[in-house]
Amino acid sequence: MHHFGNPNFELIRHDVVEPILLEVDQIYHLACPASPVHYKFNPVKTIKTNVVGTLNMLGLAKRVGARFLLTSTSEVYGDPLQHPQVETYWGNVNPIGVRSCYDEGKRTAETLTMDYHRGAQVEVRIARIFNTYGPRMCIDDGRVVSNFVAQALRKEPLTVYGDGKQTRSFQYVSDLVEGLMRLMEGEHIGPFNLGNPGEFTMLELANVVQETIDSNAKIEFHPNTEDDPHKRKPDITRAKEMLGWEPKISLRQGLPLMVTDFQKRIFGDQSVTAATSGTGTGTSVGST
Ligand SMILES: O=C(O)[C@H]1O[C@H](OP(=O)(O)OP(=O)(O)OC[C@H]2O[C@@H](n3ccc(=O)[nH]c3=O)[C@H](O)[C@@H]2O)[C@H](O)[C@@H](O)[C@@H]1O
Repeated sequence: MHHFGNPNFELIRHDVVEPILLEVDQIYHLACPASPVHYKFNPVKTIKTNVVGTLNMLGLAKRVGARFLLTSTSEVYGDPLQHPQVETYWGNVNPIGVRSCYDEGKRTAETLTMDYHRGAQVEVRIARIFNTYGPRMCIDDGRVVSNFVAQALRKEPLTVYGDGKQTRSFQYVSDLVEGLMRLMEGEHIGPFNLGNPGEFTMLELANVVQETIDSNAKIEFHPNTEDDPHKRKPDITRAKEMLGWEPKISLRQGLPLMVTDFQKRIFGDQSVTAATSGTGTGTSVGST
């Protein structure tokens, strides 16, 4: 939105499943719902976006000689049997499960990217993004960090799925953006894991949200979803060595920045900032 006044900025609303002709130098191919709730809602469309959409964007890159960056995912490792996950690990993905539309879709997107590189000399880059959060996320995105933050602010119980012992490693959005730009501008194809190795169980995450927003927030256990990966943590040695990149913002530093943004959007500008002061009381978070 803040770019709308910039005469050098143009927004084109387009479905990547349909071909498009553009003059571009670089393509950051980010298109695809990333929240499990959203990508499972219309799984065939998710596959089409990852396969046909990626084909179309690679075709465009080939025609105009653009450099192409694929935003792949930690989900290519499935429910990993190696921990932490190194880029050389081929993964443990259920090909017929409810998450396959995304996991296998992104794996095929990686395959297409490498085939266009080998077969048509397209300059390509592949990032495998691990769980990312931050301001401007959809409040109803459905992923765990945005769910917990919105729930704590609204004085609703935090919904922990399963026993809450499964782990994820959470990356603040600006670290990811820096990593993607370094990858695009650098010389290496990848794939590169881009994530923060700080690993938390979902119960630990719930505790950090309680500390940050409301120490009295309740936790409510819900059945877990099918094929939910048990643990996930990136090995980022390759990105450190080849891109000179590593995340700078810890969960405890990044979460309050997201809380401020969510507070404004949920309650309006007059909301009091107790939630971001780290007091853990959350008592003055008001609703309009
Ligand atoms: O955030 C991301 O970047 C990633 O999100 C999803 O992967 P997932 O790790 O399953 O993301 P969440 O839906 O946030 O789930 C994380 C964990 O929290 C749990 N969860 C989720 C939501 C909730 O309200 N409560 C809860 O305990 C889930 O069961 C899961 O174990 C996508 O599949 C990835 O491609 C994407 O990169």
